[in-house]
Amino acid sequence: MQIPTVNLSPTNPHASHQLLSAATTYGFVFIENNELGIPTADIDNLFSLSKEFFASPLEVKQDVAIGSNAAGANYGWLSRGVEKLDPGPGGQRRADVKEALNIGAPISGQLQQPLPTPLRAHLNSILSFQSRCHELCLTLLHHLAHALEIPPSWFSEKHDPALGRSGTVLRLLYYPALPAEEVEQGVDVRAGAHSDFGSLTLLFQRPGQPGLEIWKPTPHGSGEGEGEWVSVPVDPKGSERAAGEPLPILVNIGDLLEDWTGGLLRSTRHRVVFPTTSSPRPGEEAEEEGEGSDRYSIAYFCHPLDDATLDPVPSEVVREHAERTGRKGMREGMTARGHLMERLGATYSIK
Ligand SMILES: O=C(O)CCC(=O)C(=O)O
Ligand SMILES: [Fe+2]
Repeated sequence: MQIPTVNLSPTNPHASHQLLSAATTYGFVFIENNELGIPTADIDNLFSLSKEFFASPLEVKQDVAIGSNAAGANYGWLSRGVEKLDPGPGGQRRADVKEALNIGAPISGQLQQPLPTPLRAHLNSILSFQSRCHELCLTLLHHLAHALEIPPSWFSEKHDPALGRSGTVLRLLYYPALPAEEVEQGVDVRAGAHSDFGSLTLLFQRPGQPGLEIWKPTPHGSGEGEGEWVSVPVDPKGSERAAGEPLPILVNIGDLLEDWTGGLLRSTRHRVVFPTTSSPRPGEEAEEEGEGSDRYSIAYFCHPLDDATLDPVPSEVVREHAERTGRKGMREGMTARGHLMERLGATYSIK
């Protein structure tokens, strides 16, 4: 199984259909990081800020600790042990082995939360990163609408950050290396199996820091099937990538877009596991500074505006799919915020 890579540049006339096909088949797709994407220097810069933040003394992190999820606040630092992404019966026994910093979308150019000390001087880089990620998500939503034969701005206009609040979050993630004897294989996971809640997620990974796995999707209409976990490479091109050529950005469909399209687009379950060995594979460089097998990643979870109503998608493709599968559409009047609140409650241990 290979997750496809799509080039969104206008020179590719098939981009929209390739994207829709990947979204309906896998729910995951790599996007070439070209002029429509995010400059590599900006990605590298945010990863170094992330590293600096997670290496900060506890007080620095506690200063911006996530408050209360009950209040709907999803912003700030999550210490290790707070989140369990797969809490249900048969799910995780122990919490995710990770830390995270959630940065909400700005409103009228202002972040709605204090930044931790090491990031404060970099507000403009963070705002610019968020805005570039959002632009890319809007481009992806345009392509999906085009392929579904509905007005191109049908999804994107419900994601216009100028029009109000949304659940959109930029998340810096840190999965610390643990001594082998502290990791119980099959029990401890870096991030438990889950699907993302929103419309689209962009994921930035680092060379040499793998660990993401997806639950192999079975073809639409074929029933549940056996299924298995398959690992997702950081770089699908591997050693064929030319020096200096940017890594692609991994995009996945979230629950909201799956539900909105009556299950046509897939929100595929995924998880992050510990590497079984921390030694580099042949041809792979050893980690710098002996940091073992730490993993850093950055996710941009894109959501519609809180008040956006998730009206039936006026697409024949969606309608036919729903008819074939008998899957019910969204409850009438359901808003993006209502959809998110239904999903958020279960995954945090703090209420
Ligand atoms: O860190 C990763 O690679 C994935 C994280 C993830 O799936 C999530 O936070 O939703
Ligand atoms: Fe995820």
